[in-house]
Amino acid sequence: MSGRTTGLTPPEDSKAPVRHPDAPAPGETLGAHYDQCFGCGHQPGGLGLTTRAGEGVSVTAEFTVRTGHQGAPGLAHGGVLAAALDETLGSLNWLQRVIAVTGRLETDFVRPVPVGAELHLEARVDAVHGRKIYCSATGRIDAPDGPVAVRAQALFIEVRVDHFIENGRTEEIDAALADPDQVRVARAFEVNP
Ligand SMILES: CCCCC/C=C\C/C=C\C/C=C\C/C=C\CCCC(=O)SCCNC(=O)CCNC(=O)[C@H](O)C(C)(C)COP(=O)(O)OP(=O)(O)OC[C@H]1O[C@@H](n2cnc3c(N)ncnc32)[C@H](O)[C@@H]1OP(=O)(O)O
Repeated sequence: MSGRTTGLTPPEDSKAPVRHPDAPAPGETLGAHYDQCFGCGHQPGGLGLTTRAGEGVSVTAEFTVRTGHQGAPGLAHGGVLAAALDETLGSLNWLQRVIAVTGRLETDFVRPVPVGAELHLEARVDAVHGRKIYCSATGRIDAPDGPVAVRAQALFIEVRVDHFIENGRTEEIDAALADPDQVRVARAFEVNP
């Protein structure tokens, strides 16, 4: 036991999330934070999630379940659905201009998601307490108002860019640091309101 509190309920003295003044406008597509990201990057084995800014500190995303995403015959793997939720929640970083990583992700699998279905995801920040960002997400089948298939509550923890530089494999970190587009993305996140 670490003694760490794992509750996902924001403390009473939490603050409302703040949308950064330079955040992308509602409806604008958010780019990939890293081209080789499994969730939002451009690689054959990935989820290929496209995310758009919503109102306030919220985003929407769509993800089509493909044959390579199966757990049971014809059904999406729960871990893949959790990854889609995690990625959608992670892209809320773009609207706050804060770099944060998932500390805790709690997922409810409400109904099975068949291959070929399009999962419509919606995520929002509910509250902020220091470095802790409390957020939630929902995934619906085939339409923004379709039946709910998955729900998540999560706690993201704000980190500095050094988190990646110190912990990532040297090969990829060196390549990222040598890529001006990647450095621009990382810098943009470091400018806080
Ligand atoms: C040039 C290169 C640039 C490359 C980067 C490019 C772009 C950057 C931009 C954005 C990218 C950002 C993220 C990626 C986005 C989307 C992908 C989806 C998101 C993910 O997939 S991301 C991967 C999975 N994720 C991890 O890989 C985290 C592993 N982990 C750790 O790295 C540490 O564990 C960390 C940092 C989380 C905390 O460590 P730490 O030392 O900084 O902080 P500490 O432990 O003191 O916690 C402070 C307060 O949070 C509470 N707290 C902490 N953890 C908790 C838990 N699990 N449950 C409940 N409460 C928790 C404590 O209880 C305390 O609370 P209190 O202050 O009240 O005491």
